[in-house]
Amino acid sequence: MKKSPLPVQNVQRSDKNVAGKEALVKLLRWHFGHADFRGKQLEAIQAVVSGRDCFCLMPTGGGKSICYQIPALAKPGIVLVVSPLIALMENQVMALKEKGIAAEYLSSTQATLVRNKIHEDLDSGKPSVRLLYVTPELIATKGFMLKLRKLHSRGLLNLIAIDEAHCISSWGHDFRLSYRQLSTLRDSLADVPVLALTATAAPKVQKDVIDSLSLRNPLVLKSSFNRPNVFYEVRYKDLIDNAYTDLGNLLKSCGSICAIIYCLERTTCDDLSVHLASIGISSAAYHAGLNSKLRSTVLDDWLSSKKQVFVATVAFGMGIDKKDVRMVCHFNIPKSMESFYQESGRAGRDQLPSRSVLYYGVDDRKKMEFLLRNSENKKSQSSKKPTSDFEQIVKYCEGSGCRRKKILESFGEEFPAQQCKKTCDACKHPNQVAHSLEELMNTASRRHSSSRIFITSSNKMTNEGHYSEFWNRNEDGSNSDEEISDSDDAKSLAGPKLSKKLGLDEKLVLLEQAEEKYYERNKQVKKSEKNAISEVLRESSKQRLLDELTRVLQQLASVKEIDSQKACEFLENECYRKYSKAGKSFYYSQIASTVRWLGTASRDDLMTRLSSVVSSGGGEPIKEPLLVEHSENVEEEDDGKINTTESHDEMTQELVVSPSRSPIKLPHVPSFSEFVNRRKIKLNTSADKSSEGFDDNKPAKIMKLQ
Ligand SMILES: Nc1ncnc2c1ncn2[C@@H]1O[C@H](COP(=O)(O)OP(=O)(O)OP(=O)(O)O)[C@@H](O)[C@H]1O
Ligand SMILES: [Mg+2]
Repeated sequence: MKKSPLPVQNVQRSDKNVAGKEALVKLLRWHFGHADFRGKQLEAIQAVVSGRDCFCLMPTGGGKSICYQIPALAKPGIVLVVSPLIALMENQVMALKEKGIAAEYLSSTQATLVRNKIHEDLDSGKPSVRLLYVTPELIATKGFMLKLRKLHSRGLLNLIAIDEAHCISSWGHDFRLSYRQLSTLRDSLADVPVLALTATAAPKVQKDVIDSLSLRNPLVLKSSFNRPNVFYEVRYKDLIDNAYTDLGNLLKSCGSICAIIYCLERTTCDDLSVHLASIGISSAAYHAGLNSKLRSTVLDDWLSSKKQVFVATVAFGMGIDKKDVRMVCHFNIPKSMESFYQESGRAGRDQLPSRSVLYYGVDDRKKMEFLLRNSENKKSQSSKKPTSDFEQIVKYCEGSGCRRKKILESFGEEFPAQQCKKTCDACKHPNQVAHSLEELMNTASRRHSSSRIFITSSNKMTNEGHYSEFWNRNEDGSNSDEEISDSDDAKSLAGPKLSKKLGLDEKLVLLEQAEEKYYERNKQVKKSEKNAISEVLRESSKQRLLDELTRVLQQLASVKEIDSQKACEFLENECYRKYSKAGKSFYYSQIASTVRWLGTASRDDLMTRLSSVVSSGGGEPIKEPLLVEHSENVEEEDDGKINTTESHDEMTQELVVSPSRSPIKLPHVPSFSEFVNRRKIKLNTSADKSSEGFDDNKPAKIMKLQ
């Protein structure tokens, strides 16, 4: 419902001091319906209303907008708000108009008629607009700067508010080159107070913002970044059968809540949204690949709660004020702790209990590392900022301690874990989280044995430039042939396909494809490695043999005669000794044949072959075990695949020891003393024979042959 504005003039007349708390609270209550100011809002408002610059650091959803919206109502003139996103401007202007506050935005997406109307109003003797939202790009234009100067000279410029001010800093997570242009504002409009607002807490970003905007003796206000109403949790994709199903179930278990799901890629947004819709969750994808009309319909549907779940790329959401978001889910790992904090902070802006869920997967991590490394190289920065920032979020996922503590400490805020009060999974279910991490470590090291699993190894990779053939590539293709010689996709990357004309998304897609191909090629290179017989395989083979042997021994009522554990180790070891070099397929076939042999063997067969492991109380042991030979005529096909179908049968036939077949006996291995004595006897004999006219060299030869 629209509300008539509280006449500013009246407020000013009744309150001599416009920066007085009472007058400001009155405005807050009248226009926004809030009982009182929150956190540092009042201090920030009082500073700028009295003409002082202010740097305001407040958490996401902390209420930064009020800090420039109330001054627009408390003093005559216009508050100029610089905002990085059109969607954000639209959202705020719409909300303000709903409250009866004269707000407008200027952007290239508006119809000329609308824009002209706003300009006319600005040029008029008494502009009605109180809050004017603009993009940094517009500020950079000469025409608009001239207009601002004119407004200023007429005493109509009340305040310049730079929202999402961290975008000015290359240290920030959303650096925007156009924000750099804002440094000219101070020169052109020297005495207009400037209010910089951000939720980005990194100290270097703060300093950068203050310096770049040339803030004069600013009042620096910092609030705690703790969001006590948000429960933090990490789910491990590598331990989940299907992350789509898991997320679907999670959302369903929460009822019809409003949620944002962030994905790294547009295709994931589309796929995930389709999946959620297919299980009855009302959802919509939102990304730059959609046309602007569709995007704004999707956004409207979500803002008006027609759609429940919003599946978006990370480009969405900066400053979007939807109060009742109950869950923010990162379906892929974010690029830094800062990004994660900002994005997850979109949950629970109404201060009610909400949830942040991060799906962590080792593959996702590798992909992000690759993208960040690539962006580092493109920027030709000597610093390793993106990857070092990324390590913080990796630690958040891979560490077992309090998640809240990790978030806050990454912003330089001390936070004892006891204060978390079980509002993160690590504090609420420490054993479960520790167990998951252990499992993740095992699973990941099995799956990614050749790559990095945890942070330490990740650093190693960075240092060794293990995958540098992608990351060191320049986008203009200036790399030498040597660097890219062995890769077709690398050539395409270095060539015209990755030209400067391509958009970032296209480049990322190309780079991702190249990476996939790289792994594919790596797979082939490591084929021999992959064909190696792992300990896990050996253990499972032993178990297979043990199961079969136990069954057979029970059938033959010979359980006590054979130590089945040792017997299986013996049989497995036989297979391994013979085929460890030939590879997994051969070994596996041999195990399978041995299992089959066990199934058909008679008691005598078993006692014969397993004589070395027959229990002492068993039947008559035969000292010399059978040597079962297997012809190694397994063929390799043209494509390198091993043709084992035929060989299986052959092996089976050979390994099933038929009673008619005469066993080949192993030669008796003499003991050391037996060997020395025999040698002495033979030497004596040959000496005798030599004296009878034999060749001198022959005894030595005979010895060797023994
Ligand atoms: N004093 C207050 N009392 C109660 N609610 C408030 C108060 N100030 C702001 N809010 C509410 O808090 C929510 C978040 O406000 P706002 O959008 O200004 O946050 P923000 O700090 O700009 O967040 P972001 O970093 O995401 O842009 C809004 O719904 C707003 O109405
Ligand atoms: Mg905001």
